[in-house]
Amino acid sequence: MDEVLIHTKGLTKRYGASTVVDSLNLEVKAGEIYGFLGPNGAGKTTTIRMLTGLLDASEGEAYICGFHNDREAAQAKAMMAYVPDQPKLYGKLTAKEFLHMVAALYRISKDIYLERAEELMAMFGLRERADELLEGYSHGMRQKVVLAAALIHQPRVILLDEPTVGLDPASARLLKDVLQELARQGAAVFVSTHILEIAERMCHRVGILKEGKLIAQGTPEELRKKVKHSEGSLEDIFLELTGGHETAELIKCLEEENSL
Ligand SMILES: Nc1ncnc2c1ncn2[C@@H]1O[C@H](COP(=O)(O)OP(=O)(O)OP(=O)(O)O)[C@@H](O)[C@H]1O
Repeated sequence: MDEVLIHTKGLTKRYGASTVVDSLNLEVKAGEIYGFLGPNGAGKTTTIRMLTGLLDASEGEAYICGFHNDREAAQAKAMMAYVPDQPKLYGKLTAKEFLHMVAALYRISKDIYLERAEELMAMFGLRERADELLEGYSHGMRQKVVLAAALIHQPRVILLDEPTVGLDPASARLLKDVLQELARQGAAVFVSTHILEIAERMCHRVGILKEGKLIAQGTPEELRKKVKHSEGSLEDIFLELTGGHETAELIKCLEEENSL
């Protein structure tokens, strides 16, 4: 599965005089879970929003499954799913209604989406409360609804912005399993996080972003080796990105059997 599904060339975003994403060259292949790791303000959200086409790049290009994300926006969008860090849901819809609405937006025929929605709700443990209004859902349950909705059109590229924030360990584990299964089926998964251990446990390959620049890239193991032999910025950034006590339980859960 060597097909490159996410490709950026010199992708750059400037706000006035400040460059918040700087000449990013990325390639993520089918079957790969790519961790986009960086401290707060490194430019992760900005990059993901440029990939989705929600934010215009100042310079450079991005391709999703070979489609230019701006010039061929409709084709690129049909191939991808985006899970933002602050998902917005319609509180007056039930989970089931929300999934059906998203499926209709992607023009999926009713018999297909009814079956897929059922499958996804079962997978994310949403079935029992599928007919309740979303305004009564907890943050973690909302995240699951957004994830289910993101997968309803069977995207080949999945972009997730800090998806483990607010999830309990069991839900984070479920997320990891789902992402692994999607990758196994040939999707490219791009997941941002500011916690090193989450990237290590979830991802096949990790890129480290600092002040808008990709400063290192490789498998978690390769990066650890690089840190040992590096002085300065990579080591500092590793220390900065290490999760504290509050994430320890979640990280432990991600480590259990089937780990990468
Ligand atoms: N609309 C904007 N105008 C000016 N600066 C912005 C704007 N949006 C983002 N920035 C700046 O761009 C930089 C990168 O922000 P971004 O949200 O992409 O970082 P991040 O890595 O996702 O951080 P976090 O982990 O905190 O979500 C930050 O310094 C931010 O203040």
